[in-house]
Amino acid sequence: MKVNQFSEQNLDAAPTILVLGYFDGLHRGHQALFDKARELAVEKNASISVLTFPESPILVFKKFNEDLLKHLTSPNKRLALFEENGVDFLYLTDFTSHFAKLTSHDFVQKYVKKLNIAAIVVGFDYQFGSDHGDLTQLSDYESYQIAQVSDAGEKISSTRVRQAILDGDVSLANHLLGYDYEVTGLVVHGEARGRTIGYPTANIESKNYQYLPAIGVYVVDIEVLGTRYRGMASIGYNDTFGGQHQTLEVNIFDFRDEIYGETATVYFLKRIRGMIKFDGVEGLIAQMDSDEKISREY
Ligand SMILES: Cc1cc2nc3c(=O)[nH]c(=O)nc-3n(C[C@H](O)[C@H](O)[C@H](O)COP(=O)(O)O)c2cc1C
Ligand SMILES: Nc1ncnc2c1ncn2[C@@H]1O[C@H](COP(=O)(O)OP(=O)(O)O)[C@@H](O)[C@H]1O
Repeated sequence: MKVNQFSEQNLDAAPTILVLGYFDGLHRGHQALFDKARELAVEKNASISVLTFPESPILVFKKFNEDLLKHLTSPNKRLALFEENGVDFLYLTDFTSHFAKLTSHDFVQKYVKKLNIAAIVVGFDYQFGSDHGDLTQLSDYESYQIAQVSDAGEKISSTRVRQAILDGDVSLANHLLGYDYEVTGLVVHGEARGRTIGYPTANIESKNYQYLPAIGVYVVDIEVLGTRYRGMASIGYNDTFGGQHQTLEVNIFDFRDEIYGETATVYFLKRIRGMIKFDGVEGLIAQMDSDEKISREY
């Protein structure tokens, strides 16, 4: 997959299927668009292109808060998902006030027409430009609007996935995504207490503006130094020890190494329980023994 800013000198000249949208998380609803794009690409012997934005268009419309910078994926995972879904050319353009003011006609002239379009694929709720044009704006092109994908009678959406994660229901999030929700970060120093209670934990700090699941304990896999291990994670304030900062920490099974400064990816598989404030360290250790058993058996 080639990744480029959308500008005339960067555009591939061969026939292409253009897929339009923001695609936070590339969940199963989004994947349906790419299923159609791949089918068309074979039929028409065309490549697949996506025109999308690095950040959420909502940033341009709403008063700022940090959550508006958050994504369901790290930037690398986002690229990997586009690639897995068959995208050959990813074109990025910043969603700005100027971009938001383009009419559907302007958008077609300045973007769509610059590509050698074999067909266009959009989602059921896609709207073009400031005049909210619909697919009829693309009547010069063969275009497809993909119906919404539902699960348990409800639309699959990035908002629904986000809510499942914030509720700690990572099983539901994974089911809607079609892959395991993951958070990538650096292994940093904590209080160096873990090793003294027999459960060293790699403290993971994400730099990627990702959503963390609700406070609690989870069965996870963790990828570090090129290998994927089973483990158990805690997200919370280490209440038993009066912690002041929220941390994401993983005890990695059958592992013994110093990994500070390494980049690690945590895959959330299942929620085990909420955080408990124990009266002493013995209670915490007994609870972690039980968490370990559950996590190994999962
Ligand atoms: C699987 C797991 C479950 C945990 N559960 C709790 C808990 O219920 N209550 C709590 O106060 N801390 C809990 N912790 C966090 C520990 O207090 C923390 O890992 C320990 O204090 C080590 O901290 P450190 O990495 O800063 O040295 C848990 C950690 C793990 C890995
Ligand atoms: N099985 C393991 N799981 C997690 N970290 C481990 C493991 N074995 C060794 N380590 C190392 O020990 C560190 C965690 O030890 P800990 O005493 O909890 O210190 P800290 O508070 O700095 O996280 C990890 O960052 C990692 O470098």
